[in-house]
Amino acid sequence: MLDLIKIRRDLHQIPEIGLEEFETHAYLMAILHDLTADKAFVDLKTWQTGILVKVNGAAPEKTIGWRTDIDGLPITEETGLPFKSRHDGRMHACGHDMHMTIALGVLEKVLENQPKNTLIFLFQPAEENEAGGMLMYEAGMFEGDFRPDEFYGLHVRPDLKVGDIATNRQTLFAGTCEVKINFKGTGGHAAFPHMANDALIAASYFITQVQTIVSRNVDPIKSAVVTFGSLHTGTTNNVIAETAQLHGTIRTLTKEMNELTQQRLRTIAEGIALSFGLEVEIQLKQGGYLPVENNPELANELMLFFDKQADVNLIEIEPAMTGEDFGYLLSKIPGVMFWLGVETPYALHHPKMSPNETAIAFAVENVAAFLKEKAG
Ligand SMILES: CC(=O)N[C@@H](CCC[C@H](N)C(=O)O)C(=O)O
Repeated sequence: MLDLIKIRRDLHQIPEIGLEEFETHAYLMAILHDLTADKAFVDLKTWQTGILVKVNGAAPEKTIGWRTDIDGLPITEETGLPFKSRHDGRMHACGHDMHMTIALGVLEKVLENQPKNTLIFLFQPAEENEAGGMLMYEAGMFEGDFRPDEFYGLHVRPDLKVGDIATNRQTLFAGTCEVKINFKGTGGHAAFPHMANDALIAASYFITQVQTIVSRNVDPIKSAVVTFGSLHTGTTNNVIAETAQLHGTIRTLTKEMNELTQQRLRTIAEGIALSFGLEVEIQLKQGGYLPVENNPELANELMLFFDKQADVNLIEIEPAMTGEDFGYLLSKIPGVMFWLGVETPYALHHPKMSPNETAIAFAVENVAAFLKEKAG
């Protein structure tokens, strides 16, 4: 039987950035080979660092997909855990180590007996940066008998308790758009500002003005988030900065609001550049981060199932402004995503985020029961 706590801790120590999950891939492959070695009804295929495991049903009428993501974040861990990240500047601060462990635990249970229907387990790279789910889809990895008819997945949530499962019958997560802005001016001596063109000042005005998109352009009943998580400019106190690079994200619940926010952001960046006489490059990339739209009928079914489980506290929840490239897969294949409570004081993407590991056994038990019922 798999030692899931050990697996989670092993995976926690080797977080890797999207599409570079080589150690994680090798670790997962070793376990998958052991788990499936004597199972003639299992097929395995890979795409870059991604893995698909197909558990062929004995008399299949449909194919059910379960998805986990496998990448980490560029964050330096501050949990102080004895099994903290061994990779400098990398951390599983979004709980994908928990997601992978749960998927392995569920797979182990599903393999106890060959199911009637087919199950596909997706171990997907690059959820945080390159929309690995979309890349795998576009590469044809879900074609033919690897195409699920229904797709399911979960995401850990720190502010919910272990035992909580939260979802809804509509939009669960926002659509996002990655934003890169590069102001280019003319550097110079701090003492001669009139002979330079300060990119740091332009970036500061931009950062202030861009806040008015949400407060003045977005219908307050609908909503949007504009967050810049990084700004790089300048070198020292007495040199005027020649360039400033900003990296941010837009989050909205609808395509229309995303387009409006993108267009206002572009206008503000171009306006600032014009008024200060600088050049500006603007990159807006939505890629695969479409809103996560739960299929109403399948969500209803899943919610009824979990509501009947003695140890599950089912919560019907409002959408959140988190993003997920599972939104892309759900735009192609109907399915449902839900939140799993992991009860920790620190938010996702916080360097001290440390999920409660008792959520692993709880999730394995309940997700396996759900998939087994679906697969027959
Ligand atoms: C659940 C979660 O935290 N997901 C990430 C997804 C990143 C999307 C994309 N790279 C972006 O920043 O827009 C999130 O930040 O919500």
